[in-house]
Amino acid sequence: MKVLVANLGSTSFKYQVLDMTDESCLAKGAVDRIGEASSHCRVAIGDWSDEQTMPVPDHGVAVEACLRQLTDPEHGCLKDPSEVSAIGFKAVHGGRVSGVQLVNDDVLDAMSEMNSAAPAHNPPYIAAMRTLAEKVAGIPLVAAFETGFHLTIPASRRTYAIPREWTDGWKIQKWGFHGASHRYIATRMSELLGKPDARVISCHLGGSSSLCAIQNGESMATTMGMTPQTGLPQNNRVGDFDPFALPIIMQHTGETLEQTLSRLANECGLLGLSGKSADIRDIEQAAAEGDADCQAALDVYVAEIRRHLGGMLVALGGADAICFTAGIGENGDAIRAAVCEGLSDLGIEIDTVKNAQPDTNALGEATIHSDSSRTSVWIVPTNEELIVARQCCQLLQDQNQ
Ligand SMILES: Nc1ncnc2c1ncn2[C@@H]1O[C@H](COP(=O)(O)OP(=O)(O)O)[C@@H](O)[C@H]1O
Ligand SMILES: CC(=O)OP(=O)(O)O
Ligand SMILES: [Mg+2]
Repeated sequence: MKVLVANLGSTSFKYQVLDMTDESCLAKGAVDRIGEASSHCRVAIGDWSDEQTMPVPDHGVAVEACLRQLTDPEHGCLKDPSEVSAIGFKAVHGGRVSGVQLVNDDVLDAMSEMNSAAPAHNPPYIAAMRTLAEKVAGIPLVAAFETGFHLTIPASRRTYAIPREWTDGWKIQKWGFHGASHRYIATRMSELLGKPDARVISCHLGGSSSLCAIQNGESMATTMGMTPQTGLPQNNRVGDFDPFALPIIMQHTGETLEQTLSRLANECGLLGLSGKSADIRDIEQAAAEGDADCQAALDVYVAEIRRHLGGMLVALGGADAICFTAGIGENGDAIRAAVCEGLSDLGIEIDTVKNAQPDTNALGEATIHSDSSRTSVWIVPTNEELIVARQCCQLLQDQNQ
């Protein structure tokens, strides 16, 4: 059984075709810096691979390119898209709908209801689902919602201090996101540590970033709240913010609430702080060249990660492992070093040489802690597509029973 998984991130489009008889990856593609003048596009199908830099204006163009690559007569791995048994989506916010769902009108409506809560994610997912439903009619489309992994978080850590009727009636609560990634880290770390009840802090640092405290493979706490705008500063989204600052900003700018929210969702986070770029690579380079705003952006990002890391450590009563994943977590050695600096009294100590030049295995995994560190510190590349493919198979199996 083959499954195509589409992962539409805030800065990227990634896809995989997996053969779920042995979970092997038949094709893998990624476009990063989506919407910028030069997007970086990679694809690997069997022994063939290609890499190009060209503009990819939006996720729609990336989805069309993915279908062309997969069915290319020379290099493709599918004669026809109908060879896949399902198309899975790492869907973000379904509000009243969570878990793993067959995409139908009600699921699309539930996602649309959350468009204003997840403006960078839900509209492109809905568009991709509609495009694929049309282009590959007859193949089940499956939405695996990011919020599903966090349904195990105790109520005390999911509930805002607001009137009960807002929580119960309108589901205003901390939903949490990056569920596929944190679930992958939970599963993989339990294998790597040989300890199913391990306490792991998953640090997903990418275009969007969140931390998750994991115990017994389940989410116990996470940093994102009602929407993926919250928690840590994101690429161009604000992170945690005080709603009572809104009227003051609006008074000064003369802008409406809608305009102000749009700025919080598009012009803040790392972009707003640095005034230069939403991409940490550009910010690090500018900071190294003496740009004070870019240095401040890095300092705020790291300080926020450390604030939440403290919260996660307390939520778990200590950690067996801290795991860095996603674009920045996997590649950003300076951020990893800054996050772990001065924490040896808490039993967390990284080895600067291992951190700068990780001795990775075939999956790109490595430990980067020092010999005296009580908590192990890992780099583990996430595999959100594998989790979504597994969830698709499970849903189809359950339906056939
Ligand atoms: N070599 C690198 N060093 C530091 N950061 C990187 C590197 N490669 C990618 N990144 C960061 O990772 C981010 C993308 O992460 P990813 O998890 O793929 O994003 P998305 O949120 O779009 O799914 C980019 O915004 C970039 O800042
Ligand atoms: C919330 C979410 O799916 O984030 P990302 O943009 O990192 O993929
Ligand atoms: Mg992502």
